[in-house]
Amino acid sequence: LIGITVDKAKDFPGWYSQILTKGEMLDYYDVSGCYILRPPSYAVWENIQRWFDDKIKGLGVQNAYFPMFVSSRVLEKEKDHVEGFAPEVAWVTRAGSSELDEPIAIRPTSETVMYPYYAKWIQSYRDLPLKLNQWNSVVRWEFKHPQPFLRTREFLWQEGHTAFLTGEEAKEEVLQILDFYAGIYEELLAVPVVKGKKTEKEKFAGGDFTTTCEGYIPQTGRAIQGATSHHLGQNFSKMFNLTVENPKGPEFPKVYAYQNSWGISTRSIGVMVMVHSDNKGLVIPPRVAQFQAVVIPVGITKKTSDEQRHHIHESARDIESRLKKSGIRAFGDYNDNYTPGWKFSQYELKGIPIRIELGPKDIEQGHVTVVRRNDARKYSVKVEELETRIPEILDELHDDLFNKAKELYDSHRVVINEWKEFVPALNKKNVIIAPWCGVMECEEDIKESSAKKDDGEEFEEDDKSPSMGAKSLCIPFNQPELKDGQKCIKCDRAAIEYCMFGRSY
Ligand SMILES: O=C1CCCN[C@@H]1CCCn1cnc2ccccc2c1=O
Repeated sequence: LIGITVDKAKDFPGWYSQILTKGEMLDYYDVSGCYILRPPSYAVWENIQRWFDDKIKGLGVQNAYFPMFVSSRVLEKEKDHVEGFAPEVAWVTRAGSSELDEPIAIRPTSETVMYPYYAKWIQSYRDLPLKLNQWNSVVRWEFKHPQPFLRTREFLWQEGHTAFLTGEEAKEEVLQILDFYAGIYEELLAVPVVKGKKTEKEKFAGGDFTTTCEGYIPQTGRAIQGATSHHLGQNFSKMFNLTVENPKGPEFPKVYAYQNSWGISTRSIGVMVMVHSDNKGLVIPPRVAQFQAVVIPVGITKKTSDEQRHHIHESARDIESRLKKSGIRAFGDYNDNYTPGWKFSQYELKGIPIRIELGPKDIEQGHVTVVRRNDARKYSVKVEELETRIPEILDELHDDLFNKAKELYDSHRVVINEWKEFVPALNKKNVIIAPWCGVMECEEDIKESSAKKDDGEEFEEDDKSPSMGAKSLCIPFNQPELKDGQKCIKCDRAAIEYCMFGRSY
């Protein structure tokens, strides 16, 4: 494993690919668009799962597992939202050498798998609310350029599907789940997100409204959708006849259940890597890192006597076991065939949050030297204070990673009220908060009119580079003050609210 040979600022896709493979997070697979998640990235997913699973169980959500296969009859049950997605659906058409009578789809999402059974299981309003979640993988046969974690043909996610007697209860849960998603990004991955509502154009067509967490990749100035929590209203319950008798009495009409669905995927790992990692390799936020600390003996040279070397190793192993006993995910590297310097660059490549150096002088003075992966800041920690100081140092590291990313996002999220400033701001890697009229045609006009360089020249579209037009990302819950008579950024209509626009993944 030698170092990174591509500069993040010069060749971002090349850099991204190299740090994932050399950091042993992922490997490429012989089916295009599919990747192998190696232990360091799977451990990140497990840490995200553990935290989120605990949160949703606190809301009374139960995990279940439904089949990955969907019959075409069932999948096409609700034309409206599937039609847009139909090209992405993967189908099983034969087993061995015999054709199947009916092709069977591999789930791209599980609404049509689950809801016929929701209708079957829910008879009385006492069966509501029903709240199930699946931790599974889905397949979407995308033709756009695949990207590890960000756009893959199979990905791991969770999909929550809940049904309520009233719209109020459902809408409350939509926002609670969105807060948990923001918690995953900000508290676990140290990635700042903007919460908001999708426009009618960008929302999930099968639902009433979609709420979203929008991330930002500083290197490319592009936004990225981090997770979505949809309120489906009664659209699906009407389609699947999911009704209960009215609790007010038999003389009242039956009630169609109010539903939500919500999901976050392994795309979140890609966002974490893109935001924090650097030209020395991965930088993994401590709360999700497979290993949080590596103990490395130093100061052992040819001249070091055997008993001195043994003493240093024993002290290091003691440090390692004390850390593990106090719940720190630590390991030691005692292989004397490699120099400390070689080990330092190895573990920088793998993004281990802190390294703990231990040499003869440190042992004499009863302390260890701690070095942070993100900025090489050094701490000297007394051995007897290890159990309290190491968690503090890791928390401080998380906060510094978050604050740095937040400062970058905040300084590249600009409020623009004049169209002439829009494209120049976009070309300076900003996302834009602008007053807008809420009209879909205007939204499309903004997208087309912003796929330009400052001099108005079009960008050459090639299949590798994602689109250069600014899409609407969300209507931020946190709205700037709309002035009286404020006009839409693009057309002459009155603005109804501020909307966040940007180039995106
Ligand atoms: O986002 C989520 C969160 C988790 C549960 N599902 C919702 C909505 C999924 C929208 N969607 C997305 N891609 C698709 C691809 C093929 C067929 C159908 C679909 C499809 O319905």
